[in-house]
Amino acid sequence: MLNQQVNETVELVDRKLEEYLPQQDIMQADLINAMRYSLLSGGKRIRPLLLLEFCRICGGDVHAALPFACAIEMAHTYSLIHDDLPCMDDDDMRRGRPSNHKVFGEDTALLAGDALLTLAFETMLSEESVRLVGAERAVAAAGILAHAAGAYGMVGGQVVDLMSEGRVISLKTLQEMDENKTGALILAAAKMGCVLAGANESQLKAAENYAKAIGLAFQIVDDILDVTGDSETLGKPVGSDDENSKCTYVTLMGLDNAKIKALELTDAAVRALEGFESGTEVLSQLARELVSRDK
Ligand SMILES: CC(C)=CCC/C(C)=C/COP(=O)(O)OP(=O)(O)O
Ligand SMILES: C=C(C)CCOP(=O)(O)OP(=O)(O)O
Repeated sequence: MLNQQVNETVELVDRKLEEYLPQQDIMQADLINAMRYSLLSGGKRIRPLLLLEFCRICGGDVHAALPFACAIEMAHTYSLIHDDLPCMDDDDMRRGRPSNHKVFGEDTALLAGDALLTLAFETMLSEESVRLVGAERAVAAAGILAHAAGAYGMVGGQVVDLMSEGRVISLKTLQEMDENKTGALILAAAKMGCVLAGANESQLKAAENYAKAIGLAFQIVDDILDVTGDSETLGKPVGSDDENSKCTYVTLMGLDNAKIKALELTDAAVRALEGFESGTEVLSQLARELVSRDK
């Protein structure tokens, strides 16, 4: 039943994402094809799921929150396209296919990422989205995503990631880097879902505690899979961290300790859900599945 609920939500998000893509136009055909290529190429859709699930358990209208769920997936997809560029991690595969720049070229891939990020904000602040959730909540949700995606969040974390290539960094710096690079959007998804539903302070706090824990666990598992996974299942290269001399939880703690850390964080996330009265089954299952995932 839970899996069916998750699959239905993912299908709903996928359909809506397709609707939001710009219409084909001869002038920008290549750009729009590049946006479509990465946005509709699968992906686990974790961030939209989190946003919609927190919205639901806080008593919000999941259909009204859909544009915001799509927006966070657009912002995430932009980050993947840019992360794979030769000036960043230089990875050739993503979501089981050649990376965006391998198909469309670096220039178009860069612009497709830019356009997806911009489309995220256009989607959240459209007349329709504002009518559905009200101006105050729409602006609050867009503000959360803006903060999380930028210099104090994902982009800030990515800069530290690039700067620390070839160096050994402290566990504290690594944790801060991962909390920003990966955790910020995951935290934003949870907060946006709460804000869109008009959650109270204690619900918001519990959601933040859950999302911070799974956000860090998520990146630790990503680091582990880069060593132990297989590229066909993952849909992206393995050994990329090693190739780029990245300092990760695996290099600093070793595989076993990294796994233990991810499991401890998952337990903490599930405990944080006790802050909600009921309806947290999907979120607790999601936390457990993310830590044991193979892709
Ligand atoms: C502003 C930008 C470009 C942010 C990138 C955010 C991101 C994809 C983090 C995960 O990095 P990773 O390199 O560990 O992920 P993967 O293993 O999927 O390549
Ligand atoms: C933040 C990281 C670790 C990049 C990959 O994110 P996901 O593992 O959520 O990628 P998709 O499922 O969306 O492809």
